[in-house]
Amino acid sequence: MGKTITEKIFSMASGKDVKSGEYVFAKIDRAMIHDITGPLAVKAFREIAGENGKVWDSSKIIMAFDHQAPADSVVAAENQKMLRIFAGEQNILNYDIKEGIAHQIMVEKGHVLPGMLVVGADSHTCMYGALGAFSTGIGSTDMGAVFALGKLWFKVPETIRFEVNGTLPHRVYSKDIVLKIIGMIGADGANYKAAEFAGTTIEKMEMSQRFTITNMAIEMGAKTGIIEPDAETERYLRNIGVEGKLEDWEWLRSDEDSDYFRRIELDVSDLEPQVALPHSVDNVKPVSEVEGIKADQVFIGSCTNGRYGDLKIAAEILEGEQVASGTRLIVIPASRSIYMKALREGLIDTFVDAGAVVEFPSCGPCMGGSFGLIAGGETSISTSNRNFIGRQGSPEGRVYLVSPATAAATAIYGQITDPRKV
Ligand SMILES: CC(C)[C@H](C(=O)O)[C@@H](O)C(=O)O
Ligand code: SF4
Repeated sequence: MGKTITEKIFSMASGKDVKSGEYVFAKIDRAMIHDITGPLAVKAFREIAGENGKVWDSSKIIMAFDHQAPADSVVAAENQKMLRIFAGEQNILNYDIKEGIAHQIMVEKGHVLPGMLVVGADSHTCMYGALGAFSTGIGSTDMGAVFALGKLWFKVPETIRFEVNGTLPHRVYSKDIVLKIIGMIGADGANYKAAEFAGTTIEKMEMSQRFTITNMAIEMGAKTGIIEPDAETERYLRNIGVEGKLEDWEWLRSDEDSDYFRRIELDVSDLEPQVALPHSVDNVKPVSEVEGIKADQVFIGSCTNGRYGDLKIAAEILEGEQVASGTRLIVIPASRSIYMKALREGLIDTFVDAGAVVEFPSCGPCMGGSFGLIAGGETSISTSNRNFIGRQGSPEGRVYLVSPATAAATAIYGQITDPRKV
């Protein structure tokens, strides 16, 4: 019986031949913390290693402030101050407030390579699996242990393989695919599994769109989203400046005769744009069934859909148009480099001309922890990944999850709109 890419990565990281279901003590290649989970991780680390303890390998830890950044309260400012001091003492790379969302930084600054085992103190760490790594979110206490030891216990997950085939119709994107899948299998449909995405649609998809799919693996309970590395992976890594010979990277793929927990096929040739309705990510309907719902606020951004390709799709629809009166549009590039490219290419002009508010790279309203909150009775049509009660502000608010194209079309008409019609 062959091995999945997940089993192969855990075999490498634990130094022994392992199969799904086995417990391993595995070496960690990279660890990420941000402004919300970092303080607790540092506290846990100090409890384990003592006040003067040193982290196992400072070159493998990455820090960034994105959730409440720049600091929006004195508490946030104090936490960030403490983290800055910790990073300085331990010689940890801290991107601070200036580079944007930690997840985007991890994948655009070359911190994640195929075959790595990566952990982050944030649930959407599963996104980096699009680069052929095994990457997963862990709690702050576990992160404290990783800082001390560079290792962590795992149960090697079984794999569900999603075979996605067919050519996506006009204005239907990877966000619509992942929403469709979550709607099909449910918010707990892939609990503790590796969600492996393959098939001709994924093969033809560029990395920016792939990240959207693996980002949302956690929304079906998966331990990670993962895509076998291919020519697009190499193109992407070269493009962001990753050097080195291909043969030196761990270019792992699942064997044909792998022992999958389940295989699920999806043909996307006739897929409609999808919408996740309040208040759960698996409450998914095609846009045609929810058109006309009023949009008080539209948010285009987040680690799910704040990349350049997403902004470009939205800008093409918003070009020369105006945001409907009675609707607010907030656009947030996921990182500084995306922001600068969007500035250079005129996308920011398009958004501001249309009446959007463009904010600095950060999580923004995604989690309702910082700015851009919605009031009771208001609706947010959002390109992010969660629509739980109170997620973007008032518990009486309602959040609908959509693609950047659906969000842009919605902003123009002030109500949920099928982007194929504009
Ligand atoms: C704050 C953090 C712990 C949280 C997560 O882990 O995902 C946040 O990023 C989110 O999207 O809900
Ligand atoms: S953008 Fe949203 S989902 Fe992503 S890390 Fe920030 S709060 Fe979490």
